[in-house]
Amino acid sequence: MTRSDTLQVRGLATGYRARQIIRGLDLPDLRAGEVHSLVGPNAAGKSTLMRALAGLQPASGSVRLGGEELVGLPLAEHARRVTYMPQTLPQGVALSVLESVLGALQASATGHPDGDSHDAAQRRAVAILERVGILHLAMEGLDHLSGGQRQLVSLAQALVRAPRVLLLDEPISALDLQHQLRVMRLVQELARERGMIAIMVLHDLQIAARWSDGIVMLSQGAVVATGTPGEAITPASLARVYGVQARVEHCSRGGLQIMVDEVL
Ligand SMILES: Nc1ncnc2c1ncn2[C@@H]1O[C@H](COP(=O)(O)OP(=O)(O)OP(=O)(O)O)[C@@H](O)[C@H]1O
Repeated sequence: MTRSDTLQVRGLATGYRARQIIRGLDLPDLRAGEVHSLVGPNAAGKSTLMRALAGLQPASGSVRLGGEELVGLPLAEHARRVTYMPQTLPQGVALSVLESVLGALQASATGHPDGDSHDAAQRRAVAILERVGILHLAMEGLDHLSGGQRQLVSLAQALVRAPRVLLLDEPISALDLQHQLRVMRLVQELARERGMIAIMVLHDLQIAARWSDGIVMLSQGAVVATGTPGEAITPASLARVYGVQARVEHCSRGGLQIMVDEVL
């Protein structure tokens, strides 16, 4: 099944009790099947923005999905439409990998027609573990996994919910080169297959450029550059946002080559 959702973010404001982090932020419209990367320096507000989009912290302004306003929806309703994968999986959970993915599926109550059947849930969980490449870990305890394996389980927990909008906060930060590539390819494939909108926080701009339809560059809670990777990632935006002197070259196979020469 594919969808034709558009996510429209207008005038979004959010922060913490003592401090507003994001003030009146607009994003370009994000369309079904697209992958977008949210990039920017440490403390720019990327995770704060993601949590606000996920309905996990109070926000004002407008976030519309397929015309429906999400700001102010009860959390359970919000979570049925938007899934957020945080930077780290909670520790001390005495479940196997498969149980944790089944738990994520049940908790999401996505209203799939086969949602009631235990066998169907089991099949979906196994299928997603297979696609993430961790079926061999199905019976392992979560607390016995390496950091990278935990990150892949966290991804499987998010993907099994089949959300309309998938938010991934640094999903490849603990992964080796091969698994980084596999995860980026999988997210792009699933976005296209399901008509899902995927937004990822990434620090690696080259990977973001290679796998994203669009880039949003954030600095101090505000959008500084948007567009295709080639439009958003330029020597001028890198100097302004990251304070570095860099060269950006367009590769013949697509993608960008970014070389950072100096701190300004
Ligand atoms: N729970 C909190 N309470 C108060 N302030 C917070 C809280 N979480 C984050 N902040 C502040 O909000 C600002 C943005 O933080 P955020 O985690 O959104 O940045 P980020 O862009 O995701 O950074 P990083 O790349 O380092 O993960 C920072 O100044 C941070 O200190």
